[in-house]
Amino acid sequence: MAENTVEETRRGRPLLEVDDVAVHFGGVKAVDGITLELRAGHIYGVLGPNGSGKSTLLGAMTRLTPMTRGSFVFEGNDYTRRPARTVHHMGIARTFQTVRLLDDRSVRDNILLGQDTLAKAGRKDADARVDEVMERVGVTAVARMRPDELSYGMQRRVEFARAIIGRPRLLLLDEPTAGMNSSEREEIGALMKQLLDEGITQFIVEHDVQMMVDTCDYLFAMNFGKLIAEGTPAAVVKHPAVQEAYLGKGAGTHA
Ligand SMILES: Nc1ncnc2c1ncn2[C@@H]1O[C@H](COP(=O)(O)OP(=O)(O)OP(=O)(O)O)[C@@H](O)[C@H]1O
Repeated sequence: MAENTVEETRRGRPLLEVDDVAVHFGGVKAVDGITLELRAGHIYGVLGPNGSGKSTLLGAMTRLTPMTRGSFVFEGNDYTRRPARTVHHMGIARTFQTVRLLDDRSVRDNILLGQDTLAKAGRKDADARVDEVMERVGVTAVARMRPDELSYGMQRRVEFARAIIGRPRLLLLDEPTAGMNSSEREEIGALMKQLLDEGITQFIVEHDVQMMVDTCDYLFAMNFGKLIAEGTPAAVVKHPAVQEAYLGKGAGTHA
């Protein structure tokens, strides 16, 4: 992706405002006062070493993980106290760190599970929508197969389809390329850019620094539950605090 300036990234309508969010587990300050803003029309990434709080932040954003303090505002609506299931209905979808698909159902049926918001639209509309989404993510040919018959890369695609069938404006991705080879990773990066072109802003937690630099146009870096840097990918990976915390001395691009 062409390198955006910070000013370019700050254009666009505010989508998600995260204000002073903290998640403490007893004495463990997994997330400890994160304030950030996501604007529509970008792919954002979060870097950070193991245990820095990335997944916990994602869990709090979807309201699955209870917060200690702070607030979330999505498209102008404060959803800090809303239950997790209503977050999905607001237009925020997510994928999980490990693939969560039902192996006793077909690919098509798994994707349909993500479209509860379309339930009232009726079966005919749902059928048309699932066909459209399967085509878009490239799983039409395996629609009748079960997830456990597919490669890991294809299972990830099915997860993407399930997440976007309800037409989210924000998609949260927890390590979408974990366990993939480099060509599968490139495919997922290309798919993310395609979804961006279709109006889905994305927020991705990922260990593969090179993939983040290639795919994201704005990065945040975390350590010990706090933000330590943010800005263009090039600036963030070079930031001394990030080098110190995440890349380590002489580390490569895949931490
Ligand atoms: N449910 C929980 N109960 C207690 N501690 C937790 C819980 N979930 C996470 N933690 C702790 O919170 C800290 C942040 O964990 P988190 O999984 O958010 O980090 P992460 O940056 O996503 O790590 P990774 O890159 O390894 O997935 C860690 O110290 C972790 O052990």
